[in-house]
Amino acid sequence: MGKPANLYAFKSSAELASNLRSYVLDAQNSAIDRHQTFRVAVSGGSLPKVLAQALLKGSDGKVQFGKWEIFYADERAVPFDHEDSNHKLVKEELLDKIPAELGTPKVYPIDTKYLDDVQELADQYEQTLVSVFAARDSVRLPLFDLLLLGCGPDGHTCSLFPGSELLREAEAWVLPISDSPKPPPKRITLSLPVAQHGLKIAFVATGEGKKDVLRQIFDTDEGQQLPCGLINLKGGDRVSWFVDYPAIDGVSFPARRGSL
Ligand SMILES: O=C(O)[C@H](O)[C@@H](O)[C@H](O)[C@H](O)COP(=O)(O)O
Repeated sequence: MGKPANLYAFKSSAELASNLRSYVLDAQNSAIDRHQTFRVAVSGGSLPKVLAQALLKGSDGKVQFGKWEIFYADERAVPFDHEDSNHKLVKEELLDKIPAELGTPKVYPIDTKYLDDVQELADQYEQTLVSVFAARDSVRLPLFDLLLLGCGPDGHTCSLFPGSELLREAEAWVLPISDSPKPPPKRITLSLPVAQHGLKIAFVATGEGKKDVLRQIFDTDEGQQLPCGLINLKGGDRVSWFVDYPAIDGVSFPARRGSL
């Protein structure tokens, strides 16, 4: 079984949020020391709300949003005013609430000109990554300072679903999907190699609905084949899980409880 290096479990969402804050601040500070900027990819689902809870309050160190570059780990092929848009969600939960004194992040949403053609939408987003992370011929993969990911009850993450042929893609950085099992069907997603490559990778998974999949990922060999399991296995020590008690009910892999 693959050993996840860092599994942290908390009894309340407030406790989870304040520990996630310390973790993100550490990642932020070392990224800024290294290259004066902090490149983060975020997912949709329940994550943006938790992230807002973590980042908008707290007094331990400073969130330097002015140095942040925010990308989407996956995005749905819908306009920004559509309720399924991850950008809309992140904007409403987090970006619009950042106090001016913390600075303004540079955000890289999809180009909605290409909504009718998901391949083109993915290619254009890949070009956005190329323009930020250097040309494809000079870096094999873009290196995010931090990937902030969710974990679906079926073990999907980003828009990489169990059994999908997209999991075998080795070249592309960003992939189109037209038949997502979770609606809406049309999306783009970071590829598995890009998601596995993050300098730091954090999964946030809360609630009883996650306990079966977390038990598979942490306690069974089969769970290592799920998209979250594949990232967990390859990422090793670079991966941290932030979960609550209901989500690890029945997991035998030891979690550190209460703090980082
Ligand atoms: O756009 C998406 O659909 C998300 O990025 C997706 O990958 C999400 O992170 C998981 O489905 C977990 O979602 P929950 O945290 O809401 O369960």
